[in-house]
Amino acid sequence: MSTIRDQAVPTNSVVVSGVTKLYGATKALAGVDVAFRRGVVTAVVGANGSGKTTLLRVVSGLLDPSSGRVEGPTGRPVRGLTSAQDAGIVLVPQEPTLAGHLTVWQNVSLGRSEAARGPFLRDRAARSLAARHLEGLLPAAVLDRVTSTLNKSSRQLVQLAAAMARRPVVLMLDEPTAVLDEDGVQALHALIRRFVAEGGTVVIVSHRLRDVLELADDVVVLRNGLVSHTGPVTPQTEHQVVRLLSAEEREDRPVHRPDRGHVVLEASGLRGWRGLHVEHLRVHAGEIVGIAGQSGSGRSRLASVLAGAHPAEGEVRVEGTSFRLGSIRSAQAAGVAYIPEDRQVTAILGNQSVAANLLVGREDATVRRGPFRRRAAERRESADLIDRFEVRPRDPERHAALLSGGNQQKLVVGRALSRKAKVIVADEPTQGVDASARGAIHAALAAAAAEGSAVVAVCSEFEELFDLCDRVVVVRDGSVVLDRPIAQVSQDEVLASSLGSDLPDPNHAPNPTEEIR
Ligand SMILES: Nc1ncnc2c1ncn2[C@@H]1O[C@H](COP(=O)(O)OP(=O)(O)OP(=O)(O)O)[C@@H](O)[C@H]1O
Repeated sequence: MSTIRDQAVPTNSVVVSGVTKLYGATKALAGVDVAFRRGVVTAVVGANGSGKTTLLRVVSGLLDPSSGRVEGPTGRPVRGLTSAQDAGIVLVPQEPTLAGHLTVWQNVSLGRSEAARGPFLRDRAARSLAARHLEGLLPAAVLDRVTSTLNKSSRQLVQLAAAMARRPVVLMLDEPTAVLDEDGVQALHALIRRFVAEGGTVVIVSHRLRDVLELADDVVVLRNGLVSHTGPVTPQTEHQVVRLLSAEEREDRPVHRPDRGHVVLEASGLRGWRGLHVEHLRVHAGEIVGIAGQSGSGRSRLASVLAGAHPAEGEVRVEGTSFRLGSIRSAQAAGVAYIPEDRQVTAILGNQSVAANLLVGREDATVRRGPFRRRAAERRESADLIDRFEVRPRDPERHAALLSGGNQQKLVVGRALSRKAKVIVADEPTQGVDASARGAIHAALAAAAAEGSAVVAVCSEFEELFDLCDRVVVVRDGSVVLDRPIAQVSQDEVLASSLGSDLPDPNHAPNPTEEIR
């Protein structure tokens, strides 16, 4: 395959003409005309379900369009995986597709001819190839780790390294920052800048304003499978994008919650895997506590123990009654609802309907009378949740696996928040959802707190932490290193304590030596 510099020089690297994609009656793409320029970053933005992932899949040859045409950097048509690969178009998908049982170095160098002899990897060559591509993204110590033992953020960076090992000409990134922490975002942004400076083409789908403002030269706005705007990012378009990607203040969001009430959730003496060590944590009724920390700090580990999803030593009590650690059932029975980080693996029942996903496990009087299911009430309840959490399309019978990523996230959140739980543990509750739904999810969490729930939310984004939470708990090396009301702490202080530095360092660079969870 040719390298970026070998390519001829037309400005447009990829040209998409009249592309439609139909799934039965659903028109995911309804006639898209767009061009991605060489040497620039194009951000593709739009609401959940507007067709962004479908467009990336068509351009990268994973999906055939129903009609229309894609031309790659050499001017040749792209249709199917082989022609996309030949054109140097590489996709980093929304959900990592790595082989979990293989090591990181095996995953990065898999399929690279320079690291193989016939079908077999040449271990030393493969390891050094992987090390080269991981540099600046993750510490070298992860090379030999079994990939499934890494957290989602680290797996995303491994996926990126694997994409770079394929020497792309066009790099297509589907929401790469949705699960990355600050270091990961900075490392990714640096990599993208280097890549386009060398003439590469980057297309990035994102719901994060920061990705567009800090990275993109061009922006494409998709709406219902059509391009509603395309062009360079100018002060005027920037204004539109800010409106599109910022959650507006919502009328349904309770602004003032009552003073915090009694202690609802109390954890003590927690000792868990990979050094989790939390002596004491209390969350009160009406409180939203944000857990912050670097990737690998233990923030998600702590959340999963509090939700009963992982065993640990110690005790977690809900209104004075302890539940069995490591038993989600026992935690649920005690009144805990959990929104896990990894919706694909642990939360979505892909081959069941949207309604079934929303109502699974519900036994309360809204949907049951004694041993009987109240079918009409179930229908009403699922329709209400679909509206409240803006699940699209509004079809309770659709298979959950067929929803876009952001809409699947809304299902998981809607399910957890419909349970009137005493405690809500939410790990990155708004990952991958659009601005409007982000506002709806924040409003629903605030409403639950206002009604007396204790809420714990893992937030890797500062914007979410400071928008949503009343108190911040920073975790580092498995322990709580800062616990303070949000009104009494600055972003710099949170960053400094998560990094373990005394003073905030304004020039903080990604630190690839940190331990990965
Ligand atoms: N395999 C499929 N079968 C049926 N419908 C599908 C399938 N994949 C996607 N769709 C539908 O196509 C539309 C576009 O989905 P797509 O995943 O491209 O949206 P998106 O803009 O990437 O959303 P998100 O921001 O949530 O990731 C949605 O209505 C979705 O439900």
